[in-house]
This record gives sequence, C-alpha cells and structure tokens, in this order.
Amino acid sequence: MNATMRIASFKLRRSVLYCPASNPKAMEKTGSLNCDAVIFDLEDSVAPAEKAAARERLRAFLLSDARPSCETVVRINALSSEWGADDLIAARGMKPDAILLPKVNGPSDILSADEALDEMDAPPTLKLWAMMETPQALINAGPIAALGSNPAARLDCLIAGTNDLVKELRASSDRDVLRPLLMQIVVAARAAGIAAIDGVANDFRDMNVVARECAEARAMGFDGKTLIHPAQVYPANAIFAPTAREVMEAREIVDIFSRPENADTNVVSLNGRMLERLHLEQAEVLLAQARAVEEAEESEE
Ligand SMILES: CC(C)(COP(=O)(O)OP(=O)(O)OC[C@H]1O[C@@H](n2cnc3c(N)ncnc32)[C@H](O)[C@@H]1OP(=O)(O)O)[C@@H](O)C(=O)NCCC(=O)NCCSC(=O)C[C@H](O)C(=O)O
Ligand SMILES: [Mg+2]
Repeated sequence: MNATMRIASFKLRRSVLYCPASNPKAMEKTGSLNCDAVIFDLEDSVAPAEKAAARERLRAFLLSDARPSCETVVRINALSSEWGADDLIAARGMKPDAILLPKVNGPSDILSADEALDEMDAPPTLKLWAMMETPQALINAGPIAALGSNPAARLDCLIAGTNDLVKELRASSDRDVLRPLLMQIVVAARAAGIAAIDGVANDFRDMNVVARECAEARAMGFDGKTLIHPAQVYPANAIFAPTAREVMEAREIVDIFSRPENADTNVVSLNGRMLERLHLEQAEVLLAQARAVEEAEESEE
C-alpha cells in the first residue's frame, strides 16, 4: 500500500482501552474518556458464569445513547469455545466498528469468522481485528496479516497479546524478551498495510511503565497501545502523537520538495541531511497523523 492510500485510510489508534463487559460502571465511564478506541471484552476479563449476562448487557449498552463515540470493538470468545458462535452473532447485532478475535492461530481462524459474517449479511465495513498471542500466530504472522492487504478486506488490525504470549512461551514478561516478537507483529502488519497495536502494561498504577512502553512501541512502529485503565489514556495519546518538532521537520521536508527547482529532483539536502522522496512520503504520513490528532483534540473540547 502506498503512502497516499495509507493517508486516505488513516485512523488514530494511539490509545485502545479494554473494558470488561462484566463491569457496567467501567462501561459507562468509556463515554467520558478520550481514548481513540474501546475494546469491550467478552473474553478473558469475563468469568465463565458471567459470559451470557455480559453479552446481553453489552448488547443493550452498545445500542443505547451511552455508547462511546470513538472506534468501538467487541472482543468475542474464540469461535472454538462454547461461547464463540453466540458471541459472533450477538456482536454483529451490536454494530461495532470491528470484532476482535482472540487466540488466532492462523489464517483459517480469520477466514471462518469472515465467512460467518458474510452469511449473516454483515456489512463489509464491519472489520475484524486479530489477537496475536499464540506461538502459532507468531509463526503465521505474515499469512494472517496478508488477509488484510486488500483495503476492502475485513482484517484491519493486529493486537499484541503479550500476557498470553508470555504464558504460552513460558517466557519472562521482560520487554527485552518480548521485543523480537513485537517487531514480528509490526513487520507482518506493515507488509499488509494494516494497523498494529502493542500489548498492555499490567502495572496500571505506575505511569512511568506505560509511558516507557508507549515510547518504545512507537519507536518500533506500532500505531498505539492497548490499555487496561483510564489513567493510561493520557500518556498513550501524548506519546503516540507527533511532537511539535517532528511536525516542523515534516513541514520543512514537504516545503523543500514543493519548490519548483526540486520538481524533478529525487535527492535534496536539508540542514546537512540527505532527503529522498521516501522521506517526503514519511513526512506526509506524519502530517496526516498530526491533523488527525488535532481533529481529535478539537472534538474533545
Ligand atoms: C485493573 C482494574 C481491575 C482496576 O480496577 P479498579 O481498581 O476499579 O480501578 P480504579 O478504582 O482506579 O478505577 C477508577 C475509575 O475508572 C473506571 N475504570 C477502571 N478500569 C476501567 C476500564 N478498563 N475501562 C473503563 N473504565 C475503567 C472505574 O470504574 C472507576 O470509575 P469511577 O469510579 O466512575 O471513576 C480495571 O481497570 C480493569 O478491569 N481493567 C480492564 C481489565 C481487562 O479488560 N482485562 C482484559 C484485557 S487485557 C488482555 O486480555 C490482554 C491480552 O489478551 C493478552 O493476552 O495480553
Ligand atoms: Mg490474551
């Protein structure tokens, strides 16, 4: 996907907050938060005995005026579980922007959900997101992400599930250990032109942890971070937004390439730095992000 297409389909996903569908108070709270997306969870944050009630509560909530205005995602239970098929039918009726599939192992998990949604006459605008949280998903990251490479496809976003990955791999949750796996998710998502969101910071009272992980995730190429607590929204929004300096530099790059004398030039020099047209594309993407942040901030006022 080229830069122009990326700009056209660009969506802000700096802060993607999980909210358990078993917690009515937290669900109500999502309407007042400035996160870019909320994932209402029917999976791991909901105990088995509460699954059916949580599904009904979520349906009523998302069809009410209390529904948040940001991008809204429903995480269902795995289709192979006893709740998955009912969750998918119910989620389609909740009119979310996307349905998040947990414990994806390979392309067939996405294709099954896609076919089931087609059979339910779900609109093509109803997207699928995939949790990347099993060793098989990491092995199959390229083929999974490739299902989203056509912009009309349902698959739109990969989410790192670092808690499950650590469990499955019997690894340490140290970011040094996770980094190569996280990069694998970014590489797969970027190869297909879809979004990639980092996993959660479990230490939700320590803002230094979430800020450090957001900075690292942004440097790796992630679009944003999944969050578990409202207090994590502000640092994620701030850190995944382009800085004033980055915006200024991007404007300088756009400006230098727009000069008549550079119309047929592929390489220019600016402040002692070589710039190619690929830097112009990067600058245009960054300016699109900055505009999206500005618009989001205006709508918060
Ligand atoms: C972690 C929590 C259990 C902490 O809850 P609590 O002790 O109640 O927090 P606070 O008292 O500080 O809450 C302050 C107010 O904020 C609301 N709140 C809290 N969390 C959320 C939320 N996630 N969304 C919306 N609102 C929230 C409280 O209701 C308070 O409201 P008020 O009193 O009106 O001011 C809790 O934060 C929580 O449950 N977090 C989400 C947990 C979750 O969803 N886990 C599953 C997703 S993570 C995952 O599965 C990762 C992945 O799959 C992997 O494998 O890695
Ligand atoms: Mg998980």
